[in-house]
Amino acid sequence: MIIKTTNLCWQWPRQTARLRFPDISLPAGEHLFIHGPSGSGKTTLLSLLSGLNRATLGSIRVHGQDLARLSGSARDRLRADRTGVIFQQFNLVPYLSALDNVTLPCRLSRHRRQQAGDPADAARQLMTALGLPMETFTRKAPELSTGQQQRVAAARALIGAPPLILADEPTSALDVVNRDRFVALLLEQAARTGSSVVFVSHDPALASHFGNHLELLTETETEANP
Ligand SMILES: Nc1ncnc2c1ncn2[C@@H]1O[C@H](COP(=O)(O)OP(=O)(O)OP(=O)(O)O)[C@@H](O)[C@H]1O
Repeated sequence: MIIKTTNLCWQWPRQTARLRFPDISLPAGEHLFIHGPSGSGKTTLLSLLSGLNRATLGSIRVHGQDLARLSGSARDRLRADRTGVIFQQFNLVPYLSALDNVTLPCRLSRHRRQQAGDPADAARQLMTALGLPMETFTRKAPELSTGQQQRVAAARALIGAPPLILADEPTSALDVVNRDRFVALLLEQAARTGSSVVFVSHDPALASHFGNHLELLTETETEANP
């Protein structure tokens, strides 16, 4: 299993309500679609799976590692080496070119660099496969369209073939055609490297692309149905 969680809970500081998450068992190479209304805890769950936050209660194993037993820096290392993250707002570095944004994980992780071979070549291949025109490679991130920034963010997550990709609503700014095309391209590239994709969205129309589904309830509903 690439992800195994049991009785996972999270409580934000100074909040009384506790988010409880359904158990996840995701075999390596399979994909998971997480959906639920605004505030149901989708982004919070991704922060636990990526190791950014440590669960308040419950057990969480990612890449075969018990995240509760790892220090913050060990979780950071595990994420840098083995997990690609696509953020809702993309989080591209504005003063770097598109290409340098894509190769960034290879500078932060020796493991990703080794997996990528030549990072610049790997970046160009991924960017081309994701439909980015060559003239965009040298442009700074703010000089790209939203759809292009999203593809750069996807290429950055995919470089060095991490076994797990976590994507937080990366299609929310796109029209329906581009949204479906992006999901198809992302899954196609993930299939080439055998990576699992965990994809968060409030849009159930995307569910059919994914083999596994997890529905989060609103906070109140979650509290009412332990
Ligand atoms: N930094 C924070 N401090 C305190 N509470 C937070 C924080 N971030 C999120 N929350 C609360 O945790 C709950 C879950 O938020 P989260 O962002 O995970 O939901 P979501 O399902 O991703 O929502 P959306 O679809 O709107 O992005 C919400 O009630 C939110 O107000």
